[in-house]
Amino acid sequence: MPAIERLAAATRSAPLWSKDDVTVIFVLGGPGAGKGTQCAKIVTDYGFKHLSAGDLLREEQDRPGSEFGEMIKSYIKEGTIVPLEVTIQLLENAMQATREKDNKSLFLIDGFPRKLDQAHAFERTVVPSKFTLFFDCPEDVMLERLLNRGKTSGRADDNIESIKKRFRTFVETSMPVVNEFQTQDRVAKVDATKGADEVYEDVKKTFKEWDIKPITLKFVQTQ
Ligand SMILES: Nc1ncnc2c1ncn2[C@@H]1O[C@H](COP(=O)(O)OP(=O)(O)OP(=O)(O)O)[C@@H](O)[C@H]1O
Ligand SMILES: O=c1ccn([C@@H]2O[C@H](COP(=O)(O)O)[C@@H](O)[C@H]2O)c(=O)[nH]1
Ligand SMILES: [Mg+2]
Repeated sequence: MPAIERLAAATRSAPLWSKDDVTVIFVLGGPGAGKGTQCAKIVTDYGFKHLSAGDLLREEQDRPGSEFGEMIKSYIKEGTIVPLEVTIQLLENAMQATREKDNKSLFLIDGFPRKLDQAHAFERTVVPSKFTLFFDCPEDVMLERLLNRGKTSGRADDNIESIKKRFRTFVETSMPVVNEFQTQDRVAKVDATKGADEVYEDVKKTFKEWDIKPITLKFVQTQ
């Protein structure tokens, strides 16, 4: 992932895609709020491509020869935000690849933007988002979920020390993003404390309000 690609992108005078061509929904919420769980459900019913910024960073971290691997590892363990150039380039590359391979134009971008500079840079150089789906969940509930997930996830940040740091980053750095989008009436807040299926019912209501329609399966009779 040459840094030169991002330098070129940063000087774009307009986003790569318009909102008419590409629909992006940002999915935010504290660590363990259930973003990935809900995105998996949305993909099935609405045909979005799910891109998790955290997953893309972990892949890049583990990619042999990555010049960013050690840096990403340290940011993730400390629960801090990797410099925007790296994350946005990974997202843009994944979106380009999806459009070329599957001809898809609907993207759920999970766990991003986590910082105001990322939000501004992505919307200026890649594509403005349609809205942000925000999963609202108190820390005690998220803590229990993450410690439980940590028994099997193998994630280097599902331990109490990293979790506390991630909570702090969320409050201090990521909530300002939600608050800024809120002032632009571009946030749909969903209560994430209920069971996963109940939360999803609220997600479906929200999608209806934002005029996002489920995919319809066509059954072709063969006889
Ligand atoms: N509504 C829910 N009720 C109970 N458990 C849930 C719910 N949603 C998700 N979980 C569980 O909580 C854990 C965290 O969920 P998930 O991975 O979806 O969260 P996340 O927001 O993507 O977290 P992270 O920010 O760390 O990526 C998982 O073990 C998941 O199975
Ligand atoms: O835009 C982003 C998104 C994520 N990170 C780092 O990754 C970890 C894990 O993210 P999850 O969404 O929980 O999988 C996060 O704590 C950050 O350290 C990032 O830097 N930038
Ligand atoms: Mg997740």
